[in-house]
Amino acid sequence: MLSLQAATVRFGERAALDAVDLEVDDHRIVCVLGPSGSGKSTLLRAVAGLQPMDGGRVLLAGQDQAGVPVHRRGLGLMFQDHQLFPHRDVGANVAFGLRMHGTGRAETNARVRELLELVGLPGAERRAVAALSGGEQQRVALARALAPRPKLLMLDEPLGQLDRSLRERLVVELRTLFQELGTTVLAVTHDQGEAFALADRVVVMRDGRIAQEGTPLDVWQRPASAFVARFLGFDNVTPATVTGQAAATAWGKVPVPEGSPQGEADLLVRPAGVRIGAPEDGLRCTVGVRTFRGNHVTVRLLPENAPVLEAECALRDTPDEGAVVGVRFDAAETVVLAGAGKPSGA
Ligand SMILES: Nc1ncnc2c1ncn2[C@@H]1O[C@H](COP(=O)(O)OP(=O)(O)OP(=O)(O)O)[C@@H](O)[C@H]1O
Repeated sequence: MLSLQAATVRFGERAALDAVDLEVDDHRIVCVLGPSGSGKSTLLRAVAGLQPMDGGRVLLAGQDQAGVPVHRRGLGLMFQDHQLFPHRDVGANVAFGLRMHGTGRAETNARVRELLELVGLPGAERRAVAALSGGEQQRVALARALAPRPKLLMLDEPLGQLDRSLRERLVVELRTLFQELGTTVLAVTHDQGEAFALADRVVVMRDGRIAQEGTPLDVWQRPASAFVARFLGFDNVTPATVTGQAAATAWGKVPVPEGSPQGEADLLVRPAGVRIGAPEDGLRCTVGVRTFRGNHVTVRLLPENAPVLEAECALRDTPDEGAVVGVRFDAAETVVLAGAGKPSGA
């Protein structure tokens, strides 16, 4: 459906998109995520034709889009800067793209009715946009983007301004809706929870390049680098020397899975792999702050001469703050990361 080939956009000396290659297959939901300034919006704008490129190509259904203006690319756009028209009612907003395509009145009305049902706002045609809640406005924006049956739907922070519980609900609804319609989607979001819940594939960006691409499960289980691991919120990352099934680290010897890359590398230990026991058993740590997370507790552990460790504990196994404990590691929860020789904070 969509193919980016060496797509490059420069602002002065800086490449906001640095020779990016990306394929989005039909009926796929791809989420691009990454820190602020990593080039996510630039990528979306380049695909839409809103941002001229300094190099490379964008192909849609095999057609090079060079010189094709935004309204002729057959895209549905739901961008932050494409807000609803506040002085028109819901129906007129949803009908906007259809009118632009010269669709007749009866067909437009039928399609608007169908779309409003689809997004869970049946019969809302005559309601004023200003009188809708944030979540309802988001649904209207989605209906408007979907109305002309776009080849590719592009979403920029689709649920950005909504509160967490509404976002969590809508993200499930969106995924179901896109799967039912067979829509191909390219979405950009800051929120990794949202990206992982919505996407078939996630693309993590860093400094205008793709740092990792894969299914949500792949990326979560096997981050490609210390950068991706930290971006996903894993803090237990440390330089290591791997020999066989053991890694020498500031936390002592940590077991690693069979077949792990050997030599100098960064090591990730998931909090679930940090096992707390008696003080004489393993790495001695003092228990720091504990954070309640619903079905488990995250505990900060302070070893004497090594970086802080984060552990995940069952509610009833949580040690007291200030207690001295011993820590062992579970090989199944450790990952030897690629990108050896780079500073682990990078
Ligand atoms: N019009 C512009 N002029 C100059 N520099 C720009 C312009 N647009 C983007 N940039 C720069 O390009 C880089 C990538 O920006 P972009 O907006 O694509 O990042 P992003 O990942 O979408 O960030 P955010 O999550 O904050 O929206 C940044 O360094 C940004 O400052």
